[in-house]
Amino acid sequence: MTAQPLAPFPPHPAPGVAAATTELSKVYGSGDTRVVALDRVSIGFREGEFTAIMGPSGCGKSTLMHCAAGLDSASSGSVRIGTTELSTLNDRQLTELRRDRIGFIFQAFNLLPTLTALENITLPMDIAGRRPDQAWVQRIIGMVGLTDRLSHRPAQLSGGQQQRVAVARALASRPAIVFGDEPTGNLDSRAGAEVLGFLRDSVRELGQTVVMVTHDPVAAGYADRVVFLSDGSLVDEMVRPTPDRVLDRMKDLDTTRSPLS
Ligand SMILES: Nc1ncnc2c1ncn2[C@@H]1O[C@H](COP(=O)(O)OP(=O)(O)OP(=O)(O)O)[C@@H](O)[C@H]1O
Repeated sequence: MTAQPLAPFPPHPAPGVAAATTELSKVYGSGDTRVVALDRVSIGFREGEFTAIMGPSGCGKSTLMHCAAGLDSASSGSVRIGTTELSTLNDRQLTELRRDRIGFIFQAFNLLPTLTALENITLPMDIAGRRPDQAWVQRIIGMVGLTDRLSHRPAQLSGGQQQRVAVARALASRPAIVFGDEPTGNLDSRAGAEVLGFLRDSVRELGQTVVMVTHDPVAAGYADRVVFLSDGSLVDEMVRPTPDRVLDRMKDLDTTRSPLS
């Protein structure tokens, strides 16, 4: 077992850390319906690293991603993107931060059906009134193999190609961090492997920071590091994961969970 104890994350911005949570808790509901989805989670996502978040169903993976990406608010504790503390931002500033500094890839590709692949890729920058860096955008498009599909609309593309458009869209504005929520959940294994390969290339070749929630040990095997959640707490991490080792660790987590949780 190569899992290592988790180092406590420093309370102040650390160099080389793209995003971090400190003592992040998230509670939904109250009284009988109260659910502690996250319980004092402190974690840093280093720049240029590909991290997978895993754990049994309901353990808080999506909640962690949504809070870390500013899509949901913390009940207590803090979240930073770079040196920006999200709780200091008003709604407009938070929207701008998500648009300008974070890339998102969801299980459903979330492309606009009336726009071409190229228009979908540059849409966030168009909305922001930013001129795309053409050389960079072309490099991303070449990396994900979409050069001859740019004028196609989503309905004219396969699922794998649509997710490649979503990957290019997430990377095109050079965000500080890309968050993926089950990005291969709707793809067959070959298309999924391609998308995961592109995400890994974006980390290796472009220095991108990627954080991905997944149920799939094979997908997690593409990451540099896997962090494991159980019942809202961070319980372990694994560096240089392999699918077999991740699967073994997940079996442990599934069997050690309380039947009531
Ligand atoms: N909006 C909400 N209101 C109430 N409870 C919620 C809400 N969102 C999530 N929860 C609860 O918080 C806990 C964590 O949910 P979350 O979706 O983060 O888990 P997950 O690990 O991503 O699950 P899965 O792998 O099944 O997608 C669960 O018990 C869930 O029921």
